[in-house]
Amino acid sequence: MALILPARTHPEVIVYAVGARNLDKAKKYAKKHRIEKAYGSYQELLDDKDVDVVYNPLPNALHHEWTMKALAAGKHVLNEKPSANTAEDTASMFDLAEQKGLVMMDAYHYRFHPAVLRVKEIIESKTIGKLKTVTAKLIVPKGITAEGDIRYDFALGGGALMDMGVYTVNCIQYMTSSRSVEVTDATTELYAPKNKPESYASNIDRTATATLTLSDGIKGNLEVDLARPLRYGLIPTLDMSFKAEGVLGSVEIDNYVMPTLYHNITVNIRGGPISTEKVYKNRFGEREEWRTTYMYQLESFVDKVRGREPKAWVSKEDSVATMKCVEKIYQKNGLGSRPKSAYIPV
Ligand SMILES: NC(=O)C1=CN([C@@H]2O[C@H](COP(=O)(O)OP(=O)(O)OC[C@H]3O[C@@H](n4cnc5c(N)ncnc54)[C@H](OP(=O)(O)O)[C@@H]3O)[C@@H](O)[C@H]2O)C=CC1
Ligand SMILES: O=C1OC[C@@H](O)[C@H](O)[C@H]1O
Repeated sequence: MALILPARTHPEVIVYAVGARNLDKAKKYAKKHRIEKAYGSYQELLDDKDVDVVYNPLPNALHHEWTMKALAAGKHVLNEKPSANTAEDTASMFDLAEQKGLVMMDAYHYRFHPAVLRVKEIIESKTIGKLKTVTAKLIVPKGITAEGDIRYDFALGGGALMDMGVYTVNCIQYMTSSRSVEVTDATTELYAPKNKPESYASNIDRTATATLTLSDGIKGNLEVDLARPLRYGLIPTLDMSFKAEGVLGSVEIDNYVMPTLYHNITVNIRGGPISTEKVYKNRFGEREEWRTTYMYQLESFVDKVRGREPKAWVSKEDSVATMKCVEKIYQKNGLGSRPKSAYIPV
């Protein structure tokens, strides 16, 4: 979803090879997606001189090791979110990319969609006045994240904040242009598997909330839930909204994460009319409702690799700031950061 389909619509990208820990699995995948090469280990893929760019969609705890190895092998890297388990690991990946003159970016795909860029433009235009409060949510119903999922595994870098929370933190920081964040308050509910042994003590957050103080005294609120129980045992909750409130009014987008599926941007100026808009236009001004966040993201990534100016970008500073905030929230709610990567570059 994040790479194969976008690559088919991009004239400069070929998905040429896939690596898995098991050759048969890699071969099956390659056949299904018409990929030329299949490798039975990630290292073999990195050893292939014809690979220019690596997409790293491994569990969070493995992002650091394999992105570092890919960079060391001279490949550009599109790294899945969250960057890594810690801010320190995140910074070291970007440092190596810089040293080697390679492009590296974390795949915060929502940042490339015109609707999200439009919300940022509205905030910066001061239409809603000086910012007071921003709120980002990412709540999905129970049943979407299966038991045994990597998201429920501490050793693999799991947790609601690591998985979905990074979108909320990143979005709050982006929309407020505020990388420095203090965490005023943080709460969590722990993941409880159905058939847990008596000795089971969960250290994985199923939910997370936090209140933040951003630059200029702006307040931030975030709420994430990997498995919100059905209301009345029947009604699923899905909330992927972002709202900014200023002294003059507010702007809200009801789906900042996957705006291609649906979205409405609502601007409400106190004492004035309420306006709504949908924004799908790409940078050439063409209306392409089907164009996904991942397509926009790949387009920018390729532009950067080719030395062209990308329409949007997620920088090292953005990624490090997001992970610093995530670690501060985990410190505040008592769960602690996920372990720093044990990988030591050779
Ligand atoms: N941008 C987006 O919209 C999305 C981003 N993500 C991100 O992508 C990453 C992967 O998530 P997701 O695709 O859901 O994960 P999956 O569990 O579906 O896939 C992870 C893959 O990692 C490989 N792997 C290597 N070591 C391990 C291990 N010890 N345990 C389990 N898998 C291992 C496996 O590949 P193999 O066996 O073939 O080697 C596996 O298929 C995460 O960082 C997540 O945050 C996830 C979903 C959406
Ligand atoms: O990145 C992601 O986006 C969609 C979510 O459902 C998923 O858990 C997450 O990994």
